Amino acid sequence: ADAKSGVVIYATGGTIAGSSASSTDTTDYDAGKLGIETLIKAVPELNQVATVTGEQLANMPSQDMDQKTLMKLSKTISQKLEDPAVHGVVVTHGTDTLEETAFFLDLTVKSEKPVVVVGAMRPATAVGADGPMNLLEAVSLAANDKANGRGTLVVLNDRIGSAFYTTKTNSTMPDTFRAVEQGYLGSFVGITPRFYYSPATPTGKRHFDVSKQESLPKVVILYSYQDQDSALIDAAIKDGAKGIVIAGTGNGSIPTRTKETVKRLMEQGIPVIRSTRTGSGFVSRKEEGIGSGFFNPQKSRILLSLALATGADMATIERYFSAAE
Ligand SMILES: NC(=O)C[C@H](N)C(=O)O
Repeated sequence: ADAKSGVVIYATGGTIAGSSASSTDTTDYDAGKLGIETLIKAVPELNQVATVTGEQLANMPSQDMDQKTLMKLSKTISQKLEDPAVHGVVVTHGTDTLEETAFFLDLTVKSEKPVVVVGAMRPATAVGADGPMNLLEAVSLAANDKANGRGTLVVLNDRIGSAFYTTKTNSTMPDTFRAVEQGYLGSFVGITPRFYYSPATPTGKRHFDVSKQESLPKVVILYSYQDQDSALIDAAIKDGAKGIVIAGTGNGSIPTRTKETVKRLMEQGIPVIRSTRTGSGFVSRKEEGIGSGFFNPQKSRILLSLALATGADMATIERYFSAAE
């Protein structure tokens, strides 16, 4: 890393900015309390790896992240990366929905420069807080040429993941971010990123231009289980949903009694994506609706919303989810 490389940190809150009166509190603290200046001041080593500036874009626990803030973040980053003095950007974010924001940025920011999304599992006030090291590693990564051309990256727990595949797999532990099948792209040795492979693009990854977009169509996620019926699917449509994602059982299966409804919605031009509640794997099953491919329910929602926003028809949406080139 070159200490002269410009890295801009956009802070949005989360546990990395979390604080509690007790140093042993790692579960009931307030996320999104500390400002970006406090986070930067806590890690003077940042100046050894980059020329860092910070901007407070939001300050919230990530369960409150919304499409308005996402759009603002994406547009701000796209613009900022055009500045030749900026080598890369870092986004500090709560971990609960970090994968959604990271995936959104991966699909909407078109740049070879690194975009690194980082969080923490322990608040800044905790014994063994992971935030300061995670932030230092994220900035070191954003300042490094080897991070170029890899899309949006996720950093936590000394590891580098691809935003396209990485998901939160554990509710409380620091080693929660994984791509169960696809693995990591690299890790940190000290604070230096070490990649396992040269840059690659995930199969089927597409860019969505949201620069002229004001908002995104509403897509809801419904969880499948024994005894599920169509009541909430119908309610979602009544409530204004333009698309539905079902967190299906296994390989995207849904109860037989819901299939007529799914078929009707598809015929009306309302896409229904069948994903899986299992946490990993491909949904291939050919039945009513569209199989989500490798996308989990929350990533499917982001992808479907972007597809609808950019006017994709049903066949195009099917292609987006098929993971085809
Ligand atoms: N570890 C965390 O960041 C969790 C927190 N609830 C958040 O997502 O903002």
